Parts: sequence; structure tokens; C-alpha cells
Amino acid sequence: MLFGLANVELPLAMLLYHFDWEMPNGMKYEELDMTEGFGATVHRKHHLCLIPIVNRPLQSKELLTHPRPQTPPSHRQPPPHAPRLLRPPPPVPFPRRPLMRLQLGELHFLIVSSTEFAKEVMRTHDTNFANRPQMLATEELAYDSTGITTSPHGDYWRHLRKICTVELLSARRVRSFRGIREEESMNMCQWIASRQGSAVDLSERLYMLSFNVIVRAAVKAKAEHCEMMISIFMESIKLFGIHDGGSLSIRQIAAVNHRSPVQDPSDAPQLDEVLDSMIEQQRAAADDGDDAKFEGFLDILLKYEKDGTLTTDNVKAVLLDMFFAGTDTSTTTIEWAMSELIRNPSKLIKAQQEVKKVFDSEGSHIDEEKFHDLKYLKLIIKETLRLHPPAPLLFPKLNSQRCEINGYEIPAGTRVMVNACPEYWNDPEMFIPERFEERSLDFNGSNLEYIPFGAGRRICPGMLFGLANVEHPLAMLLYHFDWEMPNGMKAEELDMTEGFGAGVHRKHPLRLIPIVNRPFA
Ligand code: HEM
Repeated sequence: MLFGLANVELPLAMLLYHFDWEMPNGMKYEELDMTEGFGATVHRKHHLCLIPIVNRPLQSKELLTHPRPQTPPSHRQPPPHAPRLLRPPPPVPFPRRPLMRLQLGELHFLIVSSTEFAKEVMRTHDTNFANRPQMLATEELAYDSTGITTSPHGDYWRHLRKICTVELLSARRVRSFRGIREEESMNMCQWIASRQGSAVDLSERLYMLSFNVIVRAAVKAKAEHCEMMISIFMESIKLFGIHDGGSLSIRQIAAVNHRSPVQDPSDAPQLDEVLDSMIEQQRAAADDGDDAKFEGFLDILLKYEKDGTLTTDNVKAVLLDMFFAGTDTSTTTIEWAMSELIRNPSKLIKAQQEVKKVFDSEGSHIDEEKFHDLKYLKLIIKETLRLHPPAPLLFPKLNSQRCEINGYEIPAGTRVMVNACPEYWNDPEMFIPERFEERSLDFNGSNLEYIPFGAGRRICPGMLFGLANVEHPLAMLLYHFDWEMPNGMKAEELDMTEGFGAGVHRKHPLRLIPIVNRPFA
């Protein structure tokens, strides 16, 4: 009894002392499912998944990073699938945690937070770690994980990846979408200008912008499809944020999210139906020889369906990749860039002066040809992606075979997350675009200290498209408008709390008051 109570008291006290706890998916506390499971002892039926917020930081001896020195490795029997220490690494000063193992239920995770270990995962053992974990969410929503993002490493993935880099997202193709970017950014700015002087929900408009650009690059979609898909996607993206990995079914996940259209098929058309209808329309348009000059993602993918190397489901899975991987990432980058600029007025002014200098002489036309002159804007985007990488742990990787990293044994099937900000920078929490003047790090993953697009085989193939989708609207927002905080708030009062989900959004939408500075031509 005494031993049992002691074993309860200490961990419980620590959980209560060190953390605040929130429910996932914005659920209320009273909605927590309390069903009991069946077994020798009465467990909870479903795992208890909560969001921890560190309230009192942990001391170094409590970290899981390394084996505790006082316990000789030979006395400890690691569970059969746990990474086993073969050779103790040199001591690392607190608070750096280069390697951290987590066990959630039956699943093993490895969090890599140093360039040294990231190099092992994404260079030395790149092929081995180029797999993706198969999750129920991706199996059910992403056509048995047959998209580029979700498919296992192998010949099928290589085929998709080639289609992606050579055709869908090549530099030539990204340039061909320039008209779409210009039109959609202009629509957004005109909408904002029409609300001059009152607070606008910039986050929502940015999301719509990114989504419209990707949908128009993909298909000749009708407006009502866009709206319907936006709401379905926004719900689905939340589901992808749950790394349940195997214990919950998608219906259970959907049930958690009460507003999810996936929950009740009668509520809204399913994603699959919308995609089917898009494909049908595209086929019909192709038969009519409609808009033959424009070649979007779906035109290209349907060619592969016709030659038999992709099925219709494969086509839908790749389309979903474009929508999921392409919208949230660009939106959050612009959202955080604007937030940081608002909080740092001197940097906002500097950025505005630069865009005005470049485009005033162009008759106010924000022309992408001139973007190489926007040196400071590019630094702002780099710094935003450092401070707020949309995928801070990249996408989860999985090793096909057992391997050894710096003395640790990593069993096959471990889920590996690589921290996109592994090293400590000077003043890491500060927004200092100028830091990249001194250190010219590029986005292609060659330097593992800076990897907002990942690195190695699975590096983001949409980098060029993503950056173009960020640069253009950001330049327009800075050129045409001055910005004020609502309700007389001061810039430093802007809430910068991060939300919970697949990509790291702002927790609360960015609401700002636009004042037109340069009218539209
Ligand atoms: C600012 C914009 C973007 C950022 C920061 C970003 C970031 C990332 C990251 C971190 C990964 C995971 C890499 C890894 O696991 O090592 C990734 C993968 C991917 N991204 Fe992006 N991305 C962006 C835009 C886009 C766009 C616009 C598209 C396409 C329309 C796209 C398509 C993909 C795909 C298909 C993958 C999966 C690649 C694979 O598994 O082989 N991304 N992206």
C-alpha cells in the first residue's frame, strides 16, 4: 500500500506542479470521455491525450534526454522496442536536449534537436529514415497513404516525387501560376481596402488567399467548390494534427471534433465527393478543349492516370497533398511575418520603405520580376521561417531498419521528429531579420541549422511555389497599407500565442485595422 501510494503521489505532484493542462481540439474539460476499459484493472477505455503547457520548468535531472548517470545501464532492462543505449554520449549541459525519447502507448518517438543528430537522420541514414509512419488519419483521409507526403519510401513514392519536381512544382510551372497569384492577392487587398478603418480578420483572408491560389493552380474549380472545400479542409487539417498513430479511428477523431463534417456524412459533402466532382469537371473541360493553354496540377495528373501509372485514387491523394501541404504553410508564414512586423514597428517601416522604393517607379504594379530587389523582405521571410517554422518538427519520419546513432540503438519502426530549430541562436526569441545578412543560410537543407523546408530525400518539393505564395501577398500588404492595432491597443500587446494543430498557427486570428497608403491603380 505504502509503495503504491508513493508511486502515485510523486508523479501526480510533478504533473500538477510543472504543467498546466489543456484539452485537445478546443474541447471543454467536461467533454472528456470517462469510459472505463475492460481488463484485470479498470483503465480508461481510451488513452488520456492532453496538451501540456510547462508552468514550472523542469530541472536537468528530470529530463529524459540521457540515461541518468546514477543508474548503471546494465541494471536497466529497456523495453523490447525502446532505443537502447550502447555507449553513453558525453554529458550535455542543461537545457540542450539533443535526443529525446517518448513513449505514447505502444508507440516510440524520437525527437532530434541537434544538428549533429539531425545529420545522422537526414544524411548518414537518410534512406533508412525516408519512410513515413502509417497513421489511421492518413490511411482514411489520404487514400491509403498514397500521396507524396504519406507514402512509404519506395518505387511508387519515387514516381510521384519525380512527377512533382519535374512537372507539378518545377520553376517553370511556378512561374506559370504568376497570373493567379497576382489576381488573388489583388482580390484580397481590394477586399481589405473596402474595410479601411475597421478591424479585419487578416488570418481568415490569408487562408482563403492561399487556398484559392492552390485550388486554381490545381483545377478549373467553381467558386462554390472553393468555399465548400475550404471548410472541409480546415476541419481535416485539424485531424492531421493528431499524431494518434494507431489507437483511435478517424471516426473517433472526428467525433472529438464536434464541428467536423467528417463526423456526419449527411451534414456536408465529403472530401471525396468534392474531389470526384472536380475531376469530372476537369475531364469535361479537357474534352471541350477549354482553356487548352493553362496546364494545372490536375491536367498533369490525369495524363498519368490515362497512361495507367496512377489510379484515380492516387490522383486524388496527390491533389490532397498539394492542398494540405501548400495552403497552411504559406498562410501561417504570412500571418507570423505580419504579426512580427506589427510588434516591431521599426522593421515594419524599413520593409515598407523598401517595397515603396522598388514599386513606386513601376506605377504601383507589384511585379514579381522585381522581387530580387526586395532584399529586406526576403530576410523577413527567412527570419519568420526560423522563428515560426510552419512544421516545427518537420513531417514525421520512420526508419525501416534498426540502426545505431551515436551509441543509441534505434529499433525499426521508430517515429522520428526532427526539430526545425535545433541549435540555439543569439537572442533566439527575438525577431531579427538582419541576422541573415551576416549568415547567408539557404532553404535547401544543405546546412542543418536552418531547415524550415526539411532536408534529405523528403525535403519539401513545393519550396519555390510556397515562397512565391508568401512573397507576393506580403509585398502587397506592405506596399498598399499602413496597419493599426484595434481598440487602441499597443503594438507590444499583440498576443503571439501559438495554436494547436498540424501547422503552428496563431492561437487567435490576427485582427488589424488597414489604412490605405498607396491606392490601387
Ligand atoms: C512556406 C511554405 C512551405 C513550407 C515552410 C513547407 C515545409 C515543408 C516541410 C517542413 C516538409 C517536410 C520535410 C521533411 O519531412 O523533411 C514539407 C514536405 C512537403 N511539402 Fe512543403 N512547405 C511549404 C510549401 C509547400 C507547397 C506550396 C507545396 C505544394 C503545393 C508543398 C508540398 C509538400 C509535399 C508534397 C511534401 C512531402 C514531400 C515528401 O514527403 O516527399 N509544400 N514541406
